[in-house]
Amino acid sequence: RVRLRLPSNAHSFQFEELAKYIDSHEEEYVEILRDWVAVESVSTDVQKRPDVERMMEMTAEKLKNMQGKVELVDVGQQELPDGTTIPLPKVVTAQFGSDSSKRTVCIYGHVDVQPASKEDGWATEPYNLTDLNGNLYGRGASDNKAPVLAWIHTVEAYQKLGIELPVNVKFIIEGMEETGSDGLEAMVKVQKDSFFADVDYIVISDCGWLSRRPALTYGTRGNCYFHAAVEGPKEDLHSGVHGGTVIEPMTDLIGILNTMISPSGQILIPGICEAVSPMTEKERATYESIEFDMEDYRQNIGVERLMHSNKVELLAHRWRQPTVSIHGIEGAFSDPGSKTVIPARVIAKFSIRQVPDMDPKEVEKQVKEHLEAAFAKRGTPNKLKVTMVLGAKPWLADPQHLLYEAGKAAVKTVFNVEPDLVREGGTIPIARTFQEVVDKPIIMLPIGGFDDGLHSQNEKMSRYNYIEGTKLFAAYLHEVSQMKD
Ligand SMILES: C[C@H](N)C(=O)N[C@@H](Cc1c[nH]cn1)C(=O)O
Ligand SMILES: [Zn+2]
Ligand SMILES: [Zn+2]
Repeated sequence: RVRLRLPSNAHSFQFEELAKYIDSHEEEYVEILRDWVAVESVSTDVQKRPDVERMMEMTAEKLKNMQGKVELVDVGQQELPDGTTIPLPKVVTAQFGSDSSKRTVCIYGHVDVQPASKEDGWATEPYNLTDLNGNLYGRGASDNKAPVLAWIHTVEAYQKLGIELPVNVKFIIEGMEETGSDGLEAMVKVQKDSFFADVDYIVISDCGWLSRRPALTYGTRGNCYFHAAVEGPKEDLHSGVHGGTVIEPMTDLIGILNTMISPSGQILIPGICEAVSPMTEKERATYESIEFDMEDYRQNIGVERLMHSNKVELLAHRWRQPTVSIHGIEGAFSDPGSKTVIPARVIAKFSIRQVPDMDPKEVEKQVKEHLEAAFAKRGTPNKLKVTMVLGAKPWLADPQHLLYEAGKAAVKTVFNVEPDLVREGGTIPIARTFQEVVDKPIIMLPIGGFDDGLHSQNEKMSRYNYIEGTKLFAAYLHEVSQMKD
């Protein structure tokens, strides 16, 4: 692989030295990623909360060792389904430089992860970073530990080389992103006129490229996450002894879930699709111009056929259409082998990705009304309770903003190509809050590969993306300092 392509103005911002420094510290960067991946900082599992806390402390420690002005901010309590509360993981903030003649860039990231276990089908131990053929496999490697480290290493490289940071850099790193950033929205509101007062731009690197070409991201989908509980008999029943005497909660639940979406992926809940903003001709033209190999994508995710055979339709459905996903059923028998039980209480977990102009409050109402009506039609004596546990809005930026021009220049410097301008199908719950509360321009500058397997088995970060991504960030800080607005 070609590591170092010097930009025309390399010497004006000492890119060469920074790139060399980053290259020569690759093994050190891999080792710290190994230490971070080893922490099972699963935010969706309250049993793992001590690990998330430890992860926040390790993050703060790393930033303190670099002489940052670091705080571990208490963001309150989390209410659990049984009504009890536990402390939310602290949020780490840090500041490097406070020169009022410079711009201030705030980097957001998260160090919590999705659950993972070898039994899910991982080829390696998920919390033991495994270095194979240039890829670093481990839960959280790409989402979002390596990108957070890449930003930290960027600041460190400037410091160690004695090169003045071209902008002031702030960090805001959380440990609850994967459950919807609990506590962070309130903290951002509280710190709007303190921590965020001098922030000019927000940069988020918590997504991936669309293909092998680097990308800049200008939109994310939001997410409304639901629990639908159906309750019947007081305890689980023997299906031979009692089958035929009771209306089973699981049958009711599957029945109503099946009314939400057609086999071809069309959402059947009235009002949802009607709210979606129509695609403009300009958008269509942008999607048409994106280089995207559908066959490569199909093979990578291992399906026989994609939902659409047309590139524009496929990208549009992934980025700017809502989708329903059913994630699991609590209380259902899911172990290997066969068990002949009628579960007494089952809770479906499903989510609906949000796009402009959907409104989570409306979606909550539409989903509840639809499921309750479908349930009523069944004439069942069982009880249904639908709860929306997260309502994260989508985020959309103006890709014409100078931040994106700076991104293009930095990508050109490091990779010598033009980046794709893309949207992200996933959700970064705090992005919209930053937009509305902090009210400063945001860019998403991903370094993850298109095939990193986020939330999946065998998640990885390639050494190439980790190291070149660090150089990209180093170049980006310079480009932001040079923007003429
Ligand atoms: C894109 C980001 N790296 C991510 O994975 N975000 C999660 C956040 C979320 C949404 N609902 C609950 N958590 C995601 O998109 O699933
Ligand atoms: Zn993430
Ligand atoms: Zn994630």
